[in-house]
Amino acid sequence: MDNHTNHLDDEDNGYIKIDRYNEGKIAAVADHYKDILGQLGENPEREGLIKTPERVAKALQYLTHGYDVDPAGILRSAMFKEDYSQMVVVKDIEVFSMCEHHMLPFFGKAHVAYIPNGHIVGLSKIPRIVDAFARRLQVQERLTNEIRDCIQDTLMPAGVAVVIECKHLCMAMRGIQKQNSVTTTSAFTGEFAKDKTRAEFLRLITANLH
Ligand SMILES: Nc1nc2c(ncn2[C@@H]2O[C@H](COP(=O)(O)OP(=O)(O)OP(=O)(O)O)[C@@H](O)[C@H]2O)c(=O)[nH]1
Ligand SMILES: [Zn+2]
Repeated sequence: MDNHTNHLDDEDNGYIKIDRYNEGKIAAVADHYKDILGQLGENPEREGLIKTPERVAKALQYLTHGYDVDPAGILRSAMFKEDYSQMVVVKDIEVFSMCEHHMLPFFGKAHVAYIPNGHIVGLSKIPRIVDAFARRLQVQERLTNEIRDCIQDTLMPAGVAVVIECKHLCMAMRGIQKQNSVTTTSAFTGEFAKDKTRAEFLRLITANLH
């Protein structure tokens, strides 16, 4: 990592390969944004906007830093042998992503469960992989499947369940302009194909247990 590169995360666990947050790339993206401001009819030289292209470039790099994170590596960094075979559910994980069609935010919650098959994973790693895939240009369906596949292929549990509920700003502040619609997507493997197991997961994520 060269000294033009800033950390996006306060930790470097080996699975984050950050080479996007550097000054050369920021400057190139900022140049385009200066042009865009002019095209929008603004004066990019006025005081309030002078640093805006650089700010936008940095914000975009942050919002897409998931490309530099290795989600399977995150899981592999904290897998532990454990004789626990009940469902593990991490619910209400905040999601912030950007739709790949309009590059506008979509945001909401992810609920993730797995049934261990000899190994458990450090709990914080589940929201970390949600972030790793969310901080990219996405559609909600692919985000849901990528989280499921990563857990299934890396941890090899008896089953994985992912439900994501999000509001899409491209449907709220433009286009069809529906302020309150929420999109729900889901993806399941293994044991979660069984109605009873899936129902138990859905009960746990909707129950107010705490
Ligand atoms: N399936 C899916 N669609 C998405 C997601 N995010 C945004 N979209 C949709 O992507 C579609 C792109 O459709 P287009 O017709 O090419 O774009 P558009 O003319 O801007 O569409 P409108 O939003 O209907 O005005 C829209 O229907 C969006 O609602 C997502 O995560 N999943
Ligand atoms: Zn969109």
